[in-house]
Amino acid sequence: MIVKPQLAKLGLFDAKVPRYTSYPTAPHFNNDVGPDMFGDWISAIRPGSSISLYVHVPFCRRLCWFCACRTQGTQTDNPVIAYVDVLKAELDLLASRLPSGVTLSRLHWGGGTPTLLNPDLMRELAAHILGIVPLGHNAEFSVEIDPNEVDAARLDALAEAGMNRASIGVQDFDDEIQKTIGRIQSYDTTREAIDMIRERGVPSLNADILYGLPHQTKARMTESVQKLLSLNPDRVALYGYAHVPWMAKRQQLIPSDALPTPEQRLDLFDTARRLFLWDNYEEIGIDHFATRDDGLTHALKAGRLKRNFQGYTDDQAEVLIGVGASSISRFPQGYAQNAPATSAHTKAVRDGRFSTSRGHLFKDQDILRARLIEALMCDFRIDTAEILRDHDISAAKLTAMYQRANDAFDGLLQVTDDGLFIPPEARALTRMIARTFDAYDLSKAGHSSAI
Ligand SMILES: C=Cc1c2[nH]c(c1C)Cc1[nH]c(c(CCC(=O)O)c1C)Cc1[nH]c(c(C)c1CCC(=O)O)Cc1[nH]c(c(C)c1C=C)C2
Ligand SMILES: C[C@H]1O[C@@H](n2cnc3c(N)ncnc32)[C@H](O)[C@@H]1O
Ligand code: MET
Ligand code: SF4
Repeated sequence: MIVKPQLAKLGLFDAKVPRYTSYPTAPHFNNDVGPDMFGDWISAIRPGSSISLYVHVPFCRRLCWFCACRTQGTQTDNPVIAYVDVLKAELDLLASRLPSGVTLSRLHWGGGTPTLLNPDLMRELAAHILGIVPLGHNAEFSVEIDPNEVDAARLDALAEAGMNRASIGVQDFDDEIQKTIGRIQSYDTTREAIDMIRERGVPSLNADILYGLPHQTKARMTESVQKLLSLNPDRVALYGYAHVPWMAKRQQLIPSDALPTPEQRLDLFDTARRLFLWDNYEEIGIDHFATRDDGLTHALKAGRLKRNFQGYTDDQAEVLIGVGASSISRFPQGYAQNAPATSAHTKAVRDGRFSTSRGHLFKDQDILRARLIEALMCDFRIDTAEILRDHDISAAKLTAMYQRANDAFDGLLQVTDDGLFIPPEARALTRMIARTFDAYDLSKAGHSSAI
């Protein structure tokens, strides 16, 4: 049994570590990758293969204070209409380089708030995307939905366009917490949005909630999770609130003295986790829960669970293209990120260029280390046979890497002939353990709390 003093000694309550939605992580991207290289990577996609597409909509009607996403507030439709035009032009640029016969395994609209598009804009955007890359067999089309910023007409448009997974932002149901994080959203508003989504035959629903919010207590967490469970989501993302006011300026409105300590964050996570497990959800990686028949659960059991910029996924496509300001693409050759500012992104696309402003070209052991970290984040284990099959490394060198990780954690991990295993009681340390396989200097990246 591992107890808090031991976790404290191992540094869990002081550490700042990445969430490893990519490796190397975004703060390590550099200028090695630009629009020409991005275009070449698109051209190199295998004809007839299946890829994923992420569409970023960096606008919201309200700007929640806790939010660290790249988005800007707007009360009018003008910037949104202009932005959809830019997305269409960017998609045309893609079309000019994309090999023939490529289809989508996943289409995700995220943000920001994609549901602030009016129904006509939604239809226009969906038609434009699918005219260039159609959805493949069994494809998933998911959309991030703000329950406060959606209605019947917009949900009709999304359902008609083929949305088959909705992802709603909940964060927390407690009134005082909602006031402190600048996001008011009643239970009824959330429930009505979910009812409307389900009435339209959308088969799968994800909800995002947060632990580690100001004024959150175990009792309040319990109540929020129970309210969420009453809505029967198929999947839940239980993210740790990342308080990074130096990066996300609007978080300066959140009083840091109302934040739980790292020790309390661990308790809050554990409180929510127990409720999901009690209600028969499966635990997926470090921060997701899913019903027994959800795709993530099947992927976990089959060893096919993957990690990408949206968190966990069962998508097997090796290429993910991100369109829109700040979006990141992943290729077998490396990562490419679009210009973060909408203005710079718009200018590049209007000039007929991709806006790629930085990225990372895979070299040396990057792909090996990316897989070791992904395996830990998804499966809490590294399977030596799989690594030796897919990567150029000897069993001895790999075991030495495991051993170094185990030494750094007082022998809490299990190293066997089969691989490295993080036992259940040490799983709070997973991001820190993953970091021991990260070869980049993390000291200047400004990451959030390890728990
Ligand atoms: C959809 C919302 C979010 C996305 N990532 C985060 C949220 C809330 C959280 C997040 N991402 C980063 C940090 C800070 C460092 C850390 O704790 O690891 C936080 C709190 C790092 C980060 N992720 C992306 C980038 C470019 C960075 C570096 C910092 C920066 O430039 O802001 C990529 C990225 N993450 C998300 C999106 C939509 C995205 C790029 C399009 C989701
Ligand atoms: C897309 C999802 O990202 C999560 N999200 C937004 N901001 C933060 C933050 N600072 N820390 C953790 N998660 C965050 C929300 O849960 C949202 O629904
Ligand atoms: N903007 C939506 C919401 O807050 C989707 C999640 S946050 C990117 O509900
Ligand atoms: S949480 Fe959603 S609605 Fe709120 S600011 Fe962030 S992206 Fe916008």
